[in-house]
Order: sequence, then structure tokens, then C-alpha cells
Amino acid sequence: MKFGSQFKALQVMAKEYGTQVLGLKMGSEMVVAVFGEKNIRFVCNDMNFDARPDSFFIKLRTFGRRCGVTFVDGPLWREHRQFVMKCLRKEGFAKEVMESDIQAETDKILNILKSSSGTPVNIRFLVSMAVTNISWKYIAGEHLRETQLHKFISLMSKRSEVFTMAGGWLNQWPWLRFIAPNWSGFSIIQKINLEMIEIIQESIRKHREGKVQGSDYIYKFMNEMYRESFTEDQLRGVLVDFLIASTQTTGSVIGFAIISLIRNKDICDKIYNEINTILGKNPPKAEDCTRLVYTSAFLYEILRKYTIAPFSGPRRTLKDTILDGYTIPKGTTILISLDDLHSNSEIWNNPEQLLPERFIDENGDLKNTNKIYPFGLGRRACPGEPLTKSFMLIFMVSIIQKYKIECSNGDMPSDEPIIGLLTEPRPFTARFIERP
Ligand code: HEM
Repeated sequence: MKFGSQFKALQVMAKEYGTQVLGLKMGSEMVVAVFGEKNIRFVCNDMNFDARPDSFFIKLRTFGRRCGVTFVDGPLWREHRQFVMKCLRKEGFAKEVMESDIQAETDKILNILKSSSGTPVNIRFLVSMAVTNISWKYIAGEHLRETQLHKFISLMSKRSEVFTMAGGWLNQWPWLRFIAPNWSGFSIIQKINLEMIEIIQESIRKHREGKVQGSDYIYKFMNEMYRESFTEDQLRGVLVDFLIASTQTTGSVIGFAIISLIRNKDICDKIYNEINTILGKNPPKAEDCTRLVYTSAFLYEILRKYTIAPFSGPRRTLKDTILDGYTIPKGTTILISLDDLHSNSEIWNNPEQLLPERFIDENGDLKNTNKIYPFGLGRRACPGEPLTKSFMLIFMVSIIQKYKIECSNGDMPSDEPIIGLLTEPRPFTARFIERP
């Protein structure tokens, strides 16, 4: 409580005990929090750490069953991670096709900004809608209805305030749901589950009736349903994974980027000048990241300073394993501190400062981009990385090219994050003033 989040508390405890491998018992669960680049690389690359914990909280997320990609392991995870990635790639995920989808969603937001005529806009919400729409199109062949999307994203933003990475109190003491359903977060999860089930069932039904055009992931999955692991629960699980992963993450990164531009006018001016010199009024493409060096450096710096997943996805040891001289028993939950790699003063000078220059070398090229791990690393690294990076560049360049960004009613937005399950910016609005 004192530190504001479980993540901060564990970071402070590890420092106090002078260790990079901090073991503790949470409820009935053995948990080890891992810090330091060497240890984190080891954990992410050793197959003994590839599994995910199997807890009440994790099963609650997927309607009481262990299914999907994000929180399963072993052969089921390998088969379905490979399958979903193959299907999405065939449809154009992470290729030029996706760029045109990003551009189309960006254009929608630009139109909203135009009609806002400088009145305050909740940009993070619009971005969450856009990214969810893009990833849902690849998964389910069409966009979500706007009212559905609106309701779902509002519920999701309440969710992560309630939980910390190991699942919060509800994970350790599931009976809390009976005596404190609201405080423990159980009620909000129930509401989200109802909303997700409605979205998912509607989409599956439309696919069964052949009412969706194209050959999206759901159709491809249905063609494989003669195979043992291709069950309806598994299909629902993957749809939950993609709905949850795309709603909050990218919206939060863009939220932090916009807040940082409002708070650092000099950085915003440098970015605008670079875009103006290199692109003029031409629309950006993802490949422009190598030419727009300062802009790209700024986006890397946002990913570093505001680490969206301070702990990467939780892992579980498959057998007794030695880590940094400590024996970690089989079945231990492992929390991997990505934030530690991004805020370590031995790696980054003045890590608390926003300095895009730390990603630019003396020849004016990008550097150090392989020293940050916002999307995790190894076999379980985030499959949404290409979508997020292309979205960040195309969206931010398009906005800055056309608009000056200002705070609402003179209120400077805080960049102090809310750290729950993920790191999020505090709610804020901004004004977008069209450039002449
Ligand atoms: C700023 C944006 C994002 C960040 C920072 C982020 C970060 C992460 C991290 C740290 C992990 C855990 C990796 C591990 O366990 O080692 C992860 C997993 C995952 N992410 Fe993302 N993510 C983002 C956006 C997305 C998007 C847009 C999607 C979907 C389109 C997505 C889908 C997933 C999935 C399915 C997994 C589970 C992978 C597995 O367990 O095999 N993510 N992400």
C-alpha cells in the first residue's frame, strides 16, 4: 500500500536486501521477482521459465478455463501461438496492408480532432478504440460496433487500477470475492467478462452463418476444429487475449507521448521541425522511422521511461532451476522486472529524465534501441510489437504534422503514472489546434 503498487514495493525490497532475485510467499504462492539484465535474459531464454502460473485470477480472465495463448503453456501454447501468428501474417498483420489500416484509423481520429475545433479531447480513449479495431479486424474480419467498443474500453480502464501483476489480493485469497466483491476487483472482472462474452459469441455466430466476408483468424480456426486442441473454449480464449492486449497498451503509450509533448514544448518543436524538413506534408510510412531519427528516438524514450508492463508476463518454473546462485523450486511464479532494465542508472544516465538524445549517436543515427525491452524478450515476447511500433510512428507523426498540442483549460497534465497490472497515464484531455 505504502508504495502505491506491488511492483514498486518489490523493487524497493530487492534494493533493501541487496539482491536481484527476491523470493517471497504471497498467500499460498511462492513468488520470485527477478531484476538485472543478466538474470532477465537468462529467464526469458531458458525453456524452464516458459510456462505461465495457473491461478484462480488467470482462469477468471478466460471464464474459469485455462485457454488462449497468453496464459497457457506447453504444447497447447506452442501450437496455438504458431497458428495465430501464421493466420494473422497471411491476412497482412505486420505488413504494408496493416499500414493502410493504421492510416485509415488515424484519419478517423484526425477528422474527430478537426471537428473538435480545439475543445478538449480524450485522445487515449480514441487510440484504444483504433488499435482494438485494427487487431479485431485481423482476428474477426470486421470492426466492433462503436457502442460495444466504447463500453468495453471504459470497463477495461477500471480493471487495471484494481490489480497488480501477481493477480492482486484476489489471486492469493479467492474467497475475498464473496465478502468484498467490489474492493477485490471481482465485480469489475465479472462485468468485463459479460461484455467480452457478448462480443465474442456474436462474432462466432456471424462466422457460423457465413455473414463475415474474407478469411480471418476465426474462419481459419473453424476449419481446424476437427483437431483435438481446436475447441470452442480455445477459440474464445484467443479472442479474449487479443481484445485485452490491444485495448490498453498502445493507448497508454500514446497517452504518455502526448502528455510528454505538452510538458516539453522544446521536444515537440524539434519533432515538428524534423517532420516538416523530411516529410513536409506527405503522409508518414512505418519505414520513415530511420529518416525521422529524433522522432523515433522520442518514441523509444517514451517506451523506456513509461514501461507499460513494469513486470513482463508472469512465468512459472517447470522444474527446480538455479538462477544467480539461488535454487528456484519447480512451480514458482516468476515476475520479470522490465522496468528495472529501463530505470537502472548504471545503464541510463539520469533515467528519470526524458531525453530522446540517449537514442541518437554522434553520427545522428539511432542507437541503444536494443537496450530496451518493453515488449519482453524470447519465445513469449509480445506478438503485437510490430503493430504498436508502426501505429506509434504513423499516428504521432500525422498528429504533430497537422496539430499543435496544448493542455486543457491551462491544466498541465501529470506524467506520474498509475501503476496497476500495467502502467497507465492519469486521466487527461488535450486540445489539438490545427496548424496553418
Ligand atoms: C505498447 C504496447 C504493448 C506492450 C508494451 C506489450 C507488452 C507485452 C509484454 C511485456 C508481454 C509479455 C511477454 C512475456 O511474457 O515475456 C506481452 C505479451 C503478449 N502481447 Fe503484448 N504488448 C503491447 C501490445 C500488444 C498488442 C497491440 C497485442 C495484440 C494485437 C498484444 C498481444 C500480446 C499477446 C497475445 C501476448 C502473449 C504472448 C505469449 O504469451 O506467447 N500486445 N505483451
